[in-house]
Amino acid sequence: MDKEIIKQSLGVHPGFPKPGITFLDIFPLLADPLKFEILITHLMSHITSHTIPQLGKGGKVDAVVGLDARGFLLGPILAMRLGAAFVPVRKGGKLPGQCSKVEYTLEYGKDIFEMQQGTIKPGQNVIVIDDLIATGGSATAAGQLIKQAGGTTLEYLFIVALPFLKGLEKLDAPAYFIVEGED
Ligand SMILES: O=P(O)(O)OC[C@H]1O[C@H](OP(=O)(O)OP(=O)(O)O)[C@H](O)[C@@H]1O
Ligand SMILES: Nc1ncnc2[nH]cnc12
Repeated sequence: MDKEIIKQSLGVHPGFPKPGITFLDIFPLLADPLKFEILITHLMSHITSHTIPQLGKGGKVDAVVGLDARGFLLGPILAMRLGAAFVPVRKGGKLPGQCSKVEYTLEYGKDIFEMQQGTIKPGQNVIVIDDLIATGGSATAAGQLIKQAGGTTLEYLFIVALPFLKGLEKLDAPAYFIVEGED
């Protein structure tokens, strides 16, 4: 039921931002407050019934890492509801202070991801959230930054996965996604 509502609310844009790419847009979903609540409740229900119990008694999520830019729309809400820190991973040159840096490739280009040093502490349990996984370049780069900081990625969460691009297979931790996009 949730999945159908979420899938039908995505915008579908063939040929954006380049010929050959069909862009899936989450903004129509976020424009409807009831659907946005269904989305957040769905993700929270997965985290509290599946992700956290795997940590055993007393286990908790210490930080939610959101990926630039659309992970920033979901991450802070999840972090607040979980009582965890929100940590942004941003495109290169946008974050002040000392940053760790990783270069990566994505479905339609190349980029740099950065994380502020000290935001993830050694031994912390982390979940990563983004709107979509395509080639997995972005999520893999975020996972590298978390590992460099000494954190443990418990799980990667997405609204949409494009399994035909095989990004899920590159990840160093389990992934959860709500709907699949087609080729
Ligand atoms: O699995 P991948 O191939 O890495 O692709 C997925 C990433 O691509 C999109 O962001 P994009 O880099 O276009 O940036 P934006 O959020 O700033 O538009 C999307 O929001 C993911 O972050
Ligand atoms: N097809 C797609 N739709 C939305 N965001 C994307 N990021 C990479 N590929 C994408």
